[in-house]
Amino acid sequence: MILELDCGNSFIKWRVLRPDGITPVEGGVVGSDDDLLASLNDAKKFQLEKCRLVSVRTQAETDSLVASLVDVFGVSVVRAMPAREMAGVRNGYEDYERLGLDRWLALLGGFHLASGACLVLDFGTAVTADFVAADGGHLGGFICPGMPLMRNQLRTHTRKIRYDDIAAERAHESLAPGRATVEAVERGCMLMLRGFVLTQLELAEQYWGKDFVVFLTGGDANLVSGVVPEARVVPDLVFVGLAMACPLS
Ligand SMILES: Nc1ncnc2c1ncn2[C@@H]1O[C@H](COP(=O)(O)OP(=O)(O)O)[C@@H](O)[C@H]1O
Ligand SMILES: CC(C)(COP(=O)(O)O)[C@@H](O)C(=O)NCCC(=O)O
Ligand SMILES: [K+]
Repeated sequence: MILELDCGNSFIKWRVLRPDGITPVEGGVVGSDDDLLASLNDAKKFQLEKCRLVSVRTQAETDSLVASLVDVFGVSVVRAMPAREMAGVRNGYEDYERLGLDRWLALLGGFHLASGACLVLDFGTAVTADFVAADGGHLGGFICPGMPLMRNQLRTHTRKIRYDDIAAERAHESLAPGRATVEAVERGCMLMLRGFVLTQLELAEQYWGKDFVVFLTGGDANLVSGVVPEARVVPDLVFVGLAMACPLS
């Protein structure tokens, strides 16, 4: 079977595909390399043969994970690499190697699924927006802090903003002005996220009118799906691009 990994700054997303490279068998989200190895070990049934992965972590961290995978499962590992051009898409960065590989794969996947202009919004540790024109030209994008970073900056850089996760979740029942700290912070950050999304939509409309597809991906995509009802929520968009960038012969 085939193991696919998307190593983000906070979490590793994994899934196992049948040898056909199409049919997903199982998957999950884990917080560390050890948790990943444990999840996969529990499932020795997988009989892993090949692995493809994308990482936005350091070279050393990624090397260490790859070494463990080879050691424990004996898999052959293919890593996504930066490219100037692939599958009809031209990387828009001045220095193409600097574009986050998760962004690159998500926009490859988005352009493929849209068969035309698209706006890819990824809600992870960071929130990213990327614009791809109908001719495959990547126009570039934007990066800002995601929900966990916004919330944690306020918690760690103020004296009096303190609350627990349960209160945070409850605060999201409405977007009315907060009458308690937790509501004020959680709803304020949520409105920043939504405002960011609406600004990206305006920009895409300036470029392409109504003729583009919006993709939402990343662990927190559901926080904003309500403001873009026309968007396609594709949690595995990075994996779509990963399969394109790393075909396993
Ligand atoms: N099963 C899950 N485990 C962990 N985080 C999750 C899960 N489902 C949704 N999330 C949300 O996803 C966010 C992380 O998104 P993700 O795309 O995995 O980030 P990154 O790629 O930067 O590691 C977290 O802030 C959390 O709110
Ligand atoms: C922007 C990112 C931090 C997003 O990472 P994530 O939130 O998915 O963990 C990552 O794509 C990255 O490290 N990019 C390199 C810088 C750039 O894209 O310009
Ligand atoms: K990501």
